[in-house]
Amino acid sequence: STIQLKRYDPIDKIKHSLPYRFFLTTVKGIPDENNALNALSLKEILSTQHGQLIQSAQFNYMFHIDWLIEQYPSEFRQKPLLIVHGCKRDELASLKAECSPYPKIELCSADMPIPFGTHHTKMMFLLYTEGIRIVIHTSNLIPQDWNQKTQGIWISPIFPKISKTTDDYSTTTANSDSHTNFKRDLLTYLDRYSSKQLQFWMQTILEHDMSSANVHVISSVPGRFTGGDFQKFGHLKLRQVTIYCTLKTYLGIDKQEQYQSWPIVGQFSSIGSLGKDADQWLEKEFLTTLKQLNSSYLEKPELKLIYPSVENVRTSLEGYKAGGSLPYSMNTAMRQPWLNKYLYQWHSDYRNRTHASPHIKTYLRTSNDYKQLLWFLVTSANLSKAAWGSLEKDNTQLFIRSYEIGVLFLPKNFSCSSFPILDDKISDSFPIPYDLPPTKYEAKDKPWIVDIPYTSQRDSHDCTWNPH
Ligand SMILES: O=C(O)c1cnc2c(C(=O)O)cccc2c1O
Repeated sequence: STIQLKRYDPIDKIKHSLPYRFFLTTVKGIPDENNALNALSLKEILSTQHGQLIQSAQFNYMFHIDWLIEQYPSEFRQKPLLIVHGCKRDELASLKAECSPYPKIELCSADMPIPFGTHHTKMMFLLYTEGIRIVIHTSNLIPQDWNQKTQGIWISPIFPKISKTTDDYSTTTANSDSHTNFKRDLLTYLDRYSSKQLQFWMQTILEHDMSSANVHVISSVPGRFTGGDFQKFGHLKLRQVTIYCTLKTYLGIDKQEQYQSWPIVGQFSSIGSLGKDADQWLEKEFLTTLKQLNSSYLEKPELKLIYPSVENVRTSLEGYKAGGSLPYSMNTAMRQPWLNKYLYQWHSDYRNRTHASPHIKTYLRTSNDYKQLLWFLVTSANLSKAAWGSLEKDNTQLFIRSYEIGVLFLPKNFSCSSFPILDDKISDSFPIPYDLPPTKYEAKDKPWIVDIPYTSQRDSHDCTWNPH
């Protein structure tokens, strides 16, 4: 008889996920045991089990308001809810219309000063009577993003209110932040919205003790950053934080040599225009940032990019429809055929999610034998200059178009020099979302491109794909 699977409640799942607190979303149509422990649904995140909700904020790109409200427990559906979005013109009009039946919903439109920028950030602030919880994730607030895709979630502890020993919080802020400067960096990010409604949430965050946070915030906001702001956002922030991992002092001299060749893996659900060859941005800027290669080392780490092939999409649980969330356009792809040699398939047999099309975005550095992780980032940022930034003015200014946010796991914040991976026998193996080593595209494989037809082979629903 099949073992009666214990239904784990969200509190158990979070306990089991410690110290990483990193989850995938539950997937309909795969065996229960692959949804049992390190997967959460939106209803589980919003469950009454976590405490008495006072109010919340939802940062995102796409919203289905009626569906979102339904994911809150019925007793919380009238609580104040701030929706932070980047919608304009008719999208703003339809968002307002969707919100009109709910008097407690307030809209906060993120300032979008730069063309082609988007408000990609996916984040929840959940204020309970006991404290505040931050959730940073990769799913839009629409049903299909929580149904049969692979998505990532980092869920914070419920940070307790600072006991009001002094009448102002400034003195306590210093000791109510984490070694990873989680509170400082989150406030730096929020400050860039210059929004009155977010003032309330910034003050609330100030008033809570976040010293237990063990991840770094890696975010992007639209702007041109130089001087003191130069390394605050985008790929330069990632560089600034991961530099520990290859510091001689941290590793010891000999080991540093060894780490230089460790491959870097990027995994994402869309790709921007990256230039006419890898030297424009991918290798010269993005890889340079992630590998911290000082010129003295000859070995260049490999960069492996995981992005679904047409076949990965065709055979996915959603079929070609999954490709609707993989908006890599022909206009962009045809100008960068050189990128294809970096591409690897989406494969997640060990998590039973090979057919749960990825909308998660992750970046990691791993040992040559794929047994150790040097760092791991889950983020909203796809592989694009708009998200990560591009250097200007002779590399003295970083130009970013979009709002993005993610969390970075560094071994040093978990008292180790690297994270063990893919060795289920080791209880504290890091729960990476896909199989390593990654699987190269086959000769016949092509990257999924959203705006061309696929009619020669039908998908898992016996459908073809004909973009209008
Ligand atoms: O999650 C996101 O932030 C995000 C952003 N953009 C898109 C697009 C597009 O921009 O055309 C098309 C389809 C899905 C997404 C999507 O899921």
